[in-house]
Amino acid sequence: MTPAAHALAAIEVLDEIAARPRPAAEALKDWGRSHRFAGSGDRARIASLVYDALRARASLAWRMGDDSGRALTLGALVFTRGAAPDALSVAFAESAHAPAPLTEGERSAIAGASLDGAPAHVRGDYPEWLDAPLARVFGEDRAAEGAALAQRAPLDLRVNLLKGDRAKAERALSHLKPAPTPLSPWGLRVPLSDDGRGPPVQAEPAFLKGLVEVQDEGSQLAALIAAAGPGLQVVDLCAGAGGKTLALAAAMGNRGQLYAYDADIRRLAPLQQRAERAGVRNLQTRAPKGEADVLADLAGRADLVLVDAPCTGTGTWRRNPDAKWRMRPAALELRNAEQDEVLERAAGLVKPGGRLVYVTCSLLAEENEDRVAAFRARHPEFAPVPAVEAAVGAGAAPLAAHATASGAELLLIPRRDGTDGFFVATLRRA
Ligand SMILES: C[S@@+](CC[C@H](N)C(=O)[O-])C[C@H]1O[C@@H](n2cnc3c(N)ncnc32)[C@H](O)[C@@H]1O
Repeated sequence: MTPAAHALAAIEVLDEIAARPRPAAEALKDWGRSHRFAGSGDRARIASLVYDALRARASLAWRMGDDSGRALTLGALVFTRGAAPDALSVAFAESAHAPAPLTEGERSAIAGASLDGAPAHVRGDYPEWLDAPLARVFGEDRAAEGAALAQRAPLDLRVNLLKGDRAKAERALSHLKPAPTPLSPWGLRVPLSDDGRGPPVQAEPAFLKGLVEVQDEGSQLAALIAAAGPGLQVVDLCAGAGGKTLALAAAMGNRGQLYAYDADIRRLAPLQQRAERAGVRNLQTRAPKGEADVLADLAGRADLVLVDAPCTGTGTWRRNPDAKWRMRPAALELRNAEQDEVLERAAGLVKPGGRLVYVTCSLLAEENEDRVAAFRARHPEFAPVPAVEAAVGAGAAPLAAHATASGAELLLIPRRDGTDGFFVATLRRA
């Protein structure tokens, strides 16, 4: 397929999502099924263009004066990728399967495009109803923070210390030109292609042998700050597929006991195989079993309970750009209830003197500081560990610079830190 044919396909997929709202990944899969001639490389290029358009949907629609799939695709090609309108028209005219060349109206929209006077939610590419929650956290910077969340996400790897060090992984992957991540001592960042696609790292021997895992630098730092050390009893209460579980395991050096639990047994399914690949030998997974409390034996015994809470994922919009447009206020309320519930469960597992580390990949205070404050009101036996102390305790003193204004928690912000957005609060039980 030609680049022009990729553009035509992106237009079709974007129009399809607008007509029948659903996750972009599903719409892309359906497109692939009904266009069998498209190879995996073509599908990846189409997906990359669709995601570029979705990340900046509001600002592209504003600049183009139109929110159709065609306008968004042209906008992404011109404003995100730097294509010249003339060159696009030529390429479209030369290809059999291509969008129509640019109209005069489109050319003049592009020539006169400006975000001057656009409201913050358009400049920041987020849903209008989130303007107040984001203003609460970022004030006048909310549009700039939103715009940073509308950039492409990098491809980060975490080096698994159970299998080697960062230098070894860098050598093994030298053909991909990885560079150490700025903040995480475990991280390598792999450059993307010009159109935003990453190399297939999951097919690399270094990945297959467990030397590296794919994990955003922010997620690595959230696990790092939890300071799971050798010999501890650690519970990862919302383990999911185990992204942070594996990082905790590496920090423990296979000494002590790590328990991974998730309310959804299906999410835990990949963990066993991932742990084997990573050489983890001190992990027990506990899945729900009907009414039974499968964590009852751990009550009051854990040195550390990590709560990587279910959240709206506003910090990961760079990776899930369509999720931000599908997010509704009711989802925030539901997540808040789940966060309170899982914190309650965690409280009962922490031993006196032990720590509860609460993490979200959200930037919203409703899911972050508010949940911690509500928890502390219910549980005065838990006291906050200041971010400086938590960072030093984790051997990551420079992270103290990322403390929130109160100094009580850490907040990683894509615009400043280049990571996904993450919030980390550490609480110690008296
Ligand atoms: C942010 S995700 C976890 C991601 C995972 N820790 C990682 O690093 O890859 C949150 C998880 O919490 C789980 N969850 C939701 N409610 C829960 C509850 N009450 N108890 C335990 N897990 C819960 C969800 O199934 C989901 O897998």
